Amino acid sequence: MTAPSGRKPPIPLTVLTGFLGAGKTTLLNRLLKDPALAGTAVIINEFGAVGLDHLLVGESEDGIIELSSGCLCCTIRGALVTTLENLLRALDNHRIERLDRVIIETTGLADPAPVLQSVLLHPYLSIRYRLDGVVTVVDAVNGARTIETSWEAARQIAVADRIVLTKTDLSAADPGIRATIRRLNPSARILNAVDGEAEPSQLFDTQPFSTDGKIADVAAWLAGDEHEHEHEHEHEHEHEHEHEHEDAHAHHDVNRHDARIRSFVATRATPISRAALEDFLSRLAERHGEHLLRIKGLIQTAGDPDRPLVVQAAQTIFHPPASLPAWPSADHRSRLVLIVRDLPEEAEDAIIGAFSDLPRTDTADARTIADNPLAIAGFSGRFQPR
Ligand SMILES: Nc1nc2c(ncn2[C@@H]2O[C@H](COP(=O)(O)OP(=O)(O)OP(=O)(O)O)[C@@H](O)[C@H]2O)c(=O)[nH]1
Repeated sequence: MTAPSGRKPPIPLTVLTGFLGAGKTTLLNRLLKDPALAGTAVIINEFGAVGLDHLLVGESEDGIIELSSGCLCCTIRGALVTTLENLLRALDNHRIERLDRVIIETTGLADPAPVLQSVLLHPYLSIRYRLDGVVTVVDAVNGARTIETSWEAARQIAVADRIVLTKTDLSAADPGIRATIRRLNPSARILNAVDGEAEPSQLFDTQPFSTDGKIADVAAWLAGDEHEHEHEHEHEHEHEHEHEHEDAHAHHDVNRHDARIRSFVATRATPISRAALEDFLSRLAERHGEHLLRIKGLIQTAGDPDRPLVVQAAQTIFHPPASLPAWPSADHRSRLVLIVRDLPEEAEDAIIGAFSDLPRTDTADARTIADNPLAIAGFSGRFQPR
């Protein structure tokens, strides 16, 4: 590395984290429209073999770098370091004009500690970058339950310098969520930001990252002292998950997070009517809701095939689908990416089969409906986006 270190001021770097579907991309899309964030490079990392985020993040594709699939905290940590080094090299060699800021959006399943260690403990990156802080997005509907069931989510909150609370506009929002957050993080500023409505000045260049005011575990995690952490908590369940997490990563299966969480994709080549899609999603939520962590999809609808419908769900909260003005790539097939926990494999096969062969309501006959492996006897409900 030939860069003249020490002469240029360090580049502020923010880690944007938060559990699956909490609203990270929504926040990022809003923020990147602000001229105050010109010159920002965004590193996106998505879990699962088929990412959709790069297709869904705003109009300005400049400066957006998608890291190969895998979980940022383990399997592709090396790729993160290389990307950060390459950005510096491009700046020093004048291949890019400016690099005023870097934002790393982690996957919703990422343990933020190894991501922070990659920068803080790196002899060169720690000089050229300044950790401006960790911004953690927390969903006011699913947040409390998520903390209970996912140690990663609890860590994401505990290490945060700023917390962005989303989905407080929904009737299911938990009025006690701030108190729950405070138990894990006594000092971070908590901002209310429905649909990512936040000002860059509230999130960047305020106070730099520090372990001061955070629960004692944070310093231990950053020191990589997992042993101490395990003893302090004597939390068997959490311990178990950490081992599963490590085991799964050792096999480099990009679709597996640990022994319980995995991602898969269901595709369909022909357009789907809105009614059939709604039936399918209703049945999916009804039948497998407890296993669903995240659904994202781009759907070719029969009524409007040139404008893909974006389907989004965080756990069992289905968000109102929105249409994109055009397909973001040449591939116009419908794709649903699901992240599930403890879903039996037969159920995965059934979901893939049902999606690829949905009964078309315009041509449906009794046999195709009966053959649909997701069909529920007597079910006649409709998917109601909340
Ligand atoms: N009602 C409501 N919906 C929101 C809010 N913030 C985000 N959403 C919706 O939540 C869904 C998930 O938002 P994303 O921004 O994609 O979440 P994410 O954290 O990037 O998701 P992953 O990258 O999969 O972890 C989308 O349908 C958003 O429109 C909010 O404050 N209120």
